[in-house]
Amino acid sequence: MTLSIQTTHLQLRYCDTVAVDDVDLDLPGGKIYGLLGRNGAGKTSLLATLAGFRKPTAGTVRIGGEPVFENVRVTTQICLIRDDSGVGDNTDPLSDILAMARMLRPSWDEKYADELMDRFALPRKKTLGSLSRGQRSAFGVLVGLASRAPLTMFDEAHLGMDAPTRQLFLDEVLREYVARPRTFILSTHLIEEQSPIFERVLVLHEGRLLLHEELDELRSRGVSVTGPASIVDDFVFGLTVLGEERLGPTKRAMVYGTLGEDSLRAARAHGLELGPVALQELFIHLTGGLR
Ligand SMILES: Nc1ncnc2c1ncn2[C@@H]1O[C@H](COP(=O)(O)OP(=O)(O)OP(=O)(O)O)[C@@H](O)[C@H]1O
Repeated sequence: MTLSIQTTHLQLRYCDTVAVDDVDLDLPGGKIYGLLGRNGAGKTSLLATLAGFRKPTAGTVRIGGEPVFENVRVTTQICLIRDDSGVGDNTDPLSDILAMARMLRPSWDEKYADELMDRFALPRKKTLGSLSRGQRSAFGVLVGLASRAPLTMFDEAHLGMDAPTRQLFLDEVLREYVARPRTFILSTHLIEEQSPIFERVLVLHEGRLLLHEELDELRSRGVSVTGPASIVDDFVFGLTVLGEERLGPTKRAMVYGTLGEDSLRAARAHGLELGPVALQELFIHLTGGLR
């Protein structure tokens, strides 16, 4: 089972701060969404309203067609994991937290939770508070995965995890998604590492939805040009250059925008190599560049 997400003119305000501002979303269920945005862009606030943790100041949220705030029928179908918080008390052994999750979550899969305990090498008898930072995050991720919630959201849930554990996390999300499609949203700053599993990308900027695109569509907004430095310089003159790398006489320039037929022909004629740009470069450019 998957859940769709619709918001109209969604706003979340904390006193003077508008954290989410006039956001309209229409997200079909059964996809993996990446949620990107700079620090303070409103990602956590948006996810909290989608999960029904916070009441919108204005506008509406519908999950699977139903309002979410104080609607237990819907909130039990949603799992939001924010690093390690919210999965249990620090003094509780992991086994007790798992027993509680089994009671509270209708689609909880105990066998899968057990498998993940082993896969993430988590100690059942230890308390949540006695785990290392990365282990606590891994346990949060385990709860999100084993919840099998039709809408599962991870808000920077990888914080503190080492590289192999983060890879395990992404592999598991993908494996789950393929075996039992559900709606996943992953909020992250690890753009290059996590984007390979995204189907669509949402970018929030200063509370507003800057873009919502298929990953491939977003990638096609830029092109890298590689070749002898002086030829690359001539070729990119007048174009929006996102970044450059130089290795000896060779230069690689990342350009924003698509190249027309004439430019493509010219690049081929000069022996320049064209390729994709890093999503991170596009993200930096689209969210205002380095400041
Ligand atoms: N509880 C709160 N009270 C007041 N302001 C808040 C609160 N939580 C967040 N904010 C503000 O709302 C804005 C959005 O914060 P939010 O945590 O949603 O951003 P974020 O995109 O998740 O950031 P980060 O990437 O740094 O985690 C920020 O300006 C932040 O200072």
